[in-house]
Amino acid sequence: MIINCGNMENPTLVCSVSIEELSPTGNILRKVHHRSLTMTLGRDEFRELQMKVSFPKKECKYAVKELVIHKKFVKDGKATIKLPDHKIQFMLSNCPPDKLVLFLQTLQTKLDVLKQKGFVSQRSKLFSGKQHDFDEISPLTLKDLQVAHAGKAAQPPTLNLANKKRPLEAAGQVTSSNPTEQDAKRLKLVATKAALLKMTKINGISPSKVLAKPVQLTPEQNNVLEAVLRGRNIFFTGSAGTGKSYLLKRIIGALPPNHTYATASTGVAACHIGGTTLHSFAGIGSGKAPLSQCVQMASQPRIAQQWRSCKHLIIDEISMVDGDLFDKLETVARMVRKSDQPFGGIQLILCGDFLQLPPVTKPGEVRKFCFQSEAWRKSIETTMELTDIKRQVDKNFINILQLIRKGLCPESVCQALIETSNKCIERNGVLATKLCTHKVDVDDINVSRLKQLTGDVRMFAAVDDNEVYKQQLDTLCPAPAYLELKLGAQVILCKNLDIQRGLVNGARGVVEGYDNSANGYPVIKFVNGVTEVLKPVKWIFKIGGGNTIIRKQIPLKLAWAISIHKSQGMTLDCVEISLGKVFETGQAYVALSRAKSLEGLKVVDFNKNCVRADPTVLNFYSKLELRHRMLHNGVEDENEIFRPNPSLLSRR
Ligand SMILES: Nc1ncnc2c1ncn2[C@@H]1O[C@H](COP(=O)(O)OP(=O)(O)OP(=O)(O)O)[C@@H](O)[C@H]1O
Ligand SMILES: [Mg+2]
Repeated sequence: MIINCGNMENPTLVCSVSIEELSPTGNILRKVHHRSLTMTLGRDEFRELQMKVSFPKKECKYAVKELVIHKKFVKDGKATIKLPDHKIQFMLSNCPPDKLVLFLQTLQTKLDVLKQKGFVSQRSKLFSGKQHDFDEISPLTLKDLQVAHAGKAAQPPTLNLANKKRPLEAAGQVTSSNPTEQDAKRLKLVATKAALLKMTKINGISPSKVLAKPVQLTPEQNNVLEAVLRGRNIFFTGSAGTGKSYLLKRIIGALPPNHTYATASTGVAACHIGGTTLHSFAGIGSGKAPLSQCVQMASQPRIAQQWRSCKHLIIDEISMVDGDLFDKLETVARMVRKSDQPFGGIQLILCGDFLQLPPVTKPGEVRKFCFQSEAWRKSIETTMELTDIKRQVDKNFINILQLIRKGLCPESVCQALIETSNKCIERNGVLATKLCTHKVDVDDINVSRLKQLTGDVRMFAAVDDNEVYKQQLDTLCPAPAYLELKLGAQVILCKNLDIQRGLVNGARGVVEGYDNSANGYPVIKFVNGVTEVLKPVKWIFKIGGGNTIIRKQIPLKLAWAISIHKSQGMTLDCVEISLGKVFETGQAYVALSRAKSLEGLKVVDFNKNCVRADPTVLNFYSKLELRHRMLHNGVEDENEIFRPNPSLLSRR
């Protein structure tokens, strides 16, 4: 079984590398930085592991027999590989994080497997008469993991102690100075990996998850990932819950972090993909100022540097980006980057569903969707659609949502939703979250319900790493700067903590008590019956150019009510929806499609007039559908709608 992730399985890295030559005592003798080098794993003529480094004019191959990997910052695309035999270390940066994880995983595991088999002796090599050779290494297999695991399990824990000279190198990974501890940690890691792979019988796995949890992209999602990696300017769409944001996270993991900016039209959506808001990236304020002023704002050194270093711009929830703003961004990009190409040559990766929330407009303002802009026409080469819904499984509920999405509400659908109003969807003391159309209603409900509870308030203050970015953190981070709780408070988890145990973003619970620690952290009972003490966790937001801002807070929010706008992108366990004051097209669809099932949904004042889809958007989608049918004419398994525009392709 091959572990792959689209075309990510090839363990070749292209990234920045600082090469350090070391003295026998480990001091750095010489250091050379290369902005872009290719590192390839392979085997020599004796089937032994080699790492090839390709420079512009030459190649160097290193036999790998001993290895030290520092991978603390692997998620940021950084790691160090030390080859003690060769007295050299490679400090990698700006690597696509998922590729880097896979590369390191392959390197370590293949070496472990090789150690099991034993190396060919120098003498045999000398007399073999074989020609020098280098074959690219085969992708990591389940068998490799099992063999590596078995080898570790068979090793006596004191093995590395024998190597007194270099215990860290012998242990293969450096995290602690105690070799026995390292062995134990590594064994646990490999055992978990092997067990996970066995358990899930996966044949597609996200590389980063090799170290954590198994992930599999659907064929449609893989097609999109591949189009992105081919450098296409792409818009991918699909109904709520088709895994658009989920896929975006994989896309982010496959691109070089220093040149990739992950943004979304709103702070909540940006948080789902660990990015920043489009406005904050662009640096043109609200974008309402005249173009010349916007260009001036974006030309400030810090902002201009972001625009210049950006090679891949990701925008989630594109439906809420105003068409005029998109046009302005396109011009700003060209001016700041001093390039005539659309968006100054930046690859665009846009994602969203135009049948969900539209751009915010003032009364009387003409609404212009992004797809109506000139910038869209000249930059988007490929449109793809995801159709496999992952949030809901019940076919009946999926059909209802599909009709609502298109603004249709036949009698049967109306009836099914009205019937939900009599339900009591309280489970395990957890009440349904109320989704409201207006923010004032949300605040009123949460404040008054908290007040109604007897008992003391406990306040938990967030710790932000940078006061200057406090406001940005308030926008981006779902956890509040100050979290006030009381016994019995209804809360919602706002971070994935443990997917296997159902502790996921959107999981609903109730405060049951506080633990005995000095901080008295809250004990939460969740809908699924799990009870957990919740301690502060970190949110790390990439604000571009490899920079991050961090908030540490307990991952909870009050959850008697949240606004529909804030709920966009969420998956919720049990929801109560009030649609009486719906004011936007797509708003009812967004609210209803947050629910995982009809059983977990209660609509209190359903009226078919609240179900509305924008005719311009419907027209846009029907044209896409027509185009798709014409292009593929019965070819299934193909989710690309537009063929790329050849004039755009030629520029890459
Ligand atoms: N390939 C997959 N394997 C397993 N789960 C998936 C996969 N793709 C998506 N999911 C799950 O499906 C749910 C919906 O995904 P996601 O939020 O990315 O959808 P979306 O298309 O962005 O929805 P929305 O339009 O509402 O923002 C999430 O719980 C996500 O973890
Ligand atoms: Mg989403």
